[in-house]
Amino acid sequence: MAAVQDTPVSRRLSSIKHIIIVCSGKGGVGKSSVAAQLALKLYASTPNVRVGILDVDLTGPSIPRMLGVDGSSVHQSSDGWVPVYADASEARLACMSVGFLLKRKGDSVVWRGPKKNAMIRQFLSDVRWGELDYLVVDTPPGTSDEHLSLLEHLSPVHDRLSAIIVTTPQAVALMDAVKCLSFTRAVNLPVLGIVENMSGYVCPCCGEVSNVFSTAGGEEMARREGVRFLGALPVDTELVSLLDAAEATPPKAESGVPDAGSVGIELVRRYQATPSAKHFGKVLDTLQDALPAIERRTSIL
Ligand SMILES: Nc1ncnc2c1ncn2[C@@H]1O[C@H](COP(=O)(O)OP(=O)(O)OP(=O)(O)O)[C@@H](O)[C@H]1O
Ligand code: SF4
Repeated sequence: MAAVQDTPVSRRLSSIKHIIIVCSGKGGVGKSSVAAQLALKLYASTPNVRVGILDVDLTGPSIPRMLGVDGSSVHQSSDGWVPVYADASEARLACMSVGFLLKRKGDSVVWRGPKKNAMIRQFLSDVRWGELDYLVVDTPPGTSDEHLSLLEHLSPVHDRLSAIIVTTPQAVALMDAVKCLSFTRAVNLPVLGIVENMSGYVCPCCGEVSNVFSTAGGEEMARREGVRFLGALPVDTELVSLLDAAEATPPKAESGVPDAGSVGIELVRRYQATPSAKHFGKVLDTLQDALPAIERRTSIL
């Protein structure tokens, strides 16, 4: 493996095996939901696996709500920020988001590029993730300051860095997904594949998937662009009620103990029972087939 630069970010992230950046060309296509599901599914896939999720969607952080840890706060230790553990005492599902740093729920972040860059550098260099098998990074839609900052700090120091692109089957979303793909090529970021979200509708009564709108656009795009198709995820009302309503109980405030949502393990259990989890299982299998190619790379530079 090629030598990487020695920086505070490289020292902090050297104990992370894979960093997977979740992107979308367009807003509202379900990128954060896919990032949250990826973290939950990875967590549930193997005993003792350690997963982190970093939310750099600075202006619209939704990961804390989706993982049921909204309202928690990060603990500052002598060795950096301790992330919020969505699975409380097991401490295998770590979460960091600007949402934990806002004074009040619903406050918005209005920052220019340099301040966003500084925040992202701090997330990468100061969070005490410990050993992680996977760090999933949720990003804002499009290709913005946040993406450039992430890559500026990560590309020189981490060999196992890759992306997945989320789209819906509609033509407008697909066009934006192609732009997102072209960005990854421009910055030499390997793409594990494309996920087509909201592809068909799962009937809440019998679980049958009906193609109410167009489907398979993501698969066609993947074939055209020579990228792996990771799979399709249908519109699932059970997923919405699970992720949109995953409210945490009030965080604990014992001194020296990081706050944690107490609903995390229950959330994983309930997620595993949704139709989405079954479909995401196929996405995860395909993604895990793609990961060894990232491992074989000597450097992404
Ligand atoms: N497969 C799905 N089935 C049903 N609802 C979904 C699905 N995927 C996402 N949603 C819902 O769509 C809404 C938008 O999803 P999400 O916040 O993940 O999108 P996003 O692309 O991250 O948006 P943003 O533009 O804020 O970054 C949420 O309410 C989410 O619960
Ligand atoms: S998908 Fe199944 S339960 Fe839903 S309307 Fe059709 S037949 Fe009925």
